[in-house]
Amino acid sequence: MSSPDLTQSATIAQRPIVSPHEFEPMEDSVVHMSRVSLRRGPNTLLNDVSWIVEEGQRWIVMGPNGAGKSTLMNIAAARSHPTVGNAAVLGETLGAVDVFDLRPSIGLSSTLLAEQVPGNETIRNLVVTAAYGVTGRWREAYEPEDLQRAEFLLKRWGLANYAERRFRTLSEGERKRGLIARAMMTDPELLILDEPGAGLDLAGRETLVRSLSQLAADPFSPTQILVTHHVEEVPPNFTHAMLLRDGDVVSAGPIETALTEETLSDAFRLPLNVSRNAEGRFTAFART
Ligand SMILES: Nc1ncnc2c1ncn2[C@@H]1O[C@H](COP(=O)(O)OP(=O)(O)OP(=O)(O)O)[C@@H](O)[C@H]1O
Repeated sequence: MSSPDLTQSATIAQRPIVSPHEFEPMEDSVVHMSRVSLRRGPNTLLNDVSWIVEEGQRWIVMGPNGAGKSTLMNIAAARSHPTVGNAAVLGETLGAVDVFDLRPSIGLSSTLLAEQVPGNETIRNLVVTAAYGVTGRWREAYEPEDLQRAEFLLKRWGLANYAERRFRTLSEGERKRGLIARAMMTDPELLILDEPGAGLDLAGRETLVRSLSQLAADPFSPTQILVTHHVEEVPPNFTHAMLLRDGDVVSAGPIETALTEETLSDAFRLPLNVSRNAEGRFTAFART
């Protein structure tokens, strides 16, 4: 489906496909994808995606299982390249930049990352090792400022009393908060949280939503992209949304127009009743 909003934002983002060295991302864009497709063998994981994330915006990326959300986040996090099209992050075009220079400016929390954390890593080391972009503390020497920042972030994310606990002994909610603290360690300009609410119980989800809403409201916090399957996990104060289905963009733009009953029903191929309360929280039910 194509809403007027989608047409407008995609048109602004679209440029002729050029070599990475020739691509000129929009000034002050944090993410600029133009006509991005990603293929693996015969499968098209993303199909002609054009998207601009501007500084200070807070985006929700939503869609059913297999829609391409994590694939899109891997490009935005400079972890993979488009097969076709141009993608720039923080003004640097993938293919024309050393991604190892770019990655410290991008905070990423994902299930894939969680799987790479050694089970015996303490939560303090989980956070501080982000300064070197590694998981599993070994012999790296950390500056006192790094250690201080890790302590600050552990406190900020309610983990001050867990600093010496091993990652494997933490609850899912504590792990998720630890991964977000780690993603913030390098004081990134872009924060990407891929399904931070997955596997949380009701109290854990509500605590997380409140923390993410507070972070989103902080004008000094980084530009944010949050991937979720559930409208209940959308924190108030998020400003924009993109819905994906089968690698295609269903809608993208300000959350009021991009995340609606119509666009959600389309993305999930299910007629839905969607409402939003005065506090900005969404609920969705299948129409009976
Ligand atoms: N390396 C690969 N080779 C082939 N297909 C792949 C590969 N990686 C992912 N896919 C497929 O691409 C599609 C999109 O995957 P992706 O993980 O981006 O979806 P998603 O929206 O994040 O899904 P979920 O909500 O289940 O996490 C899926 O159908 C997946 O099976």
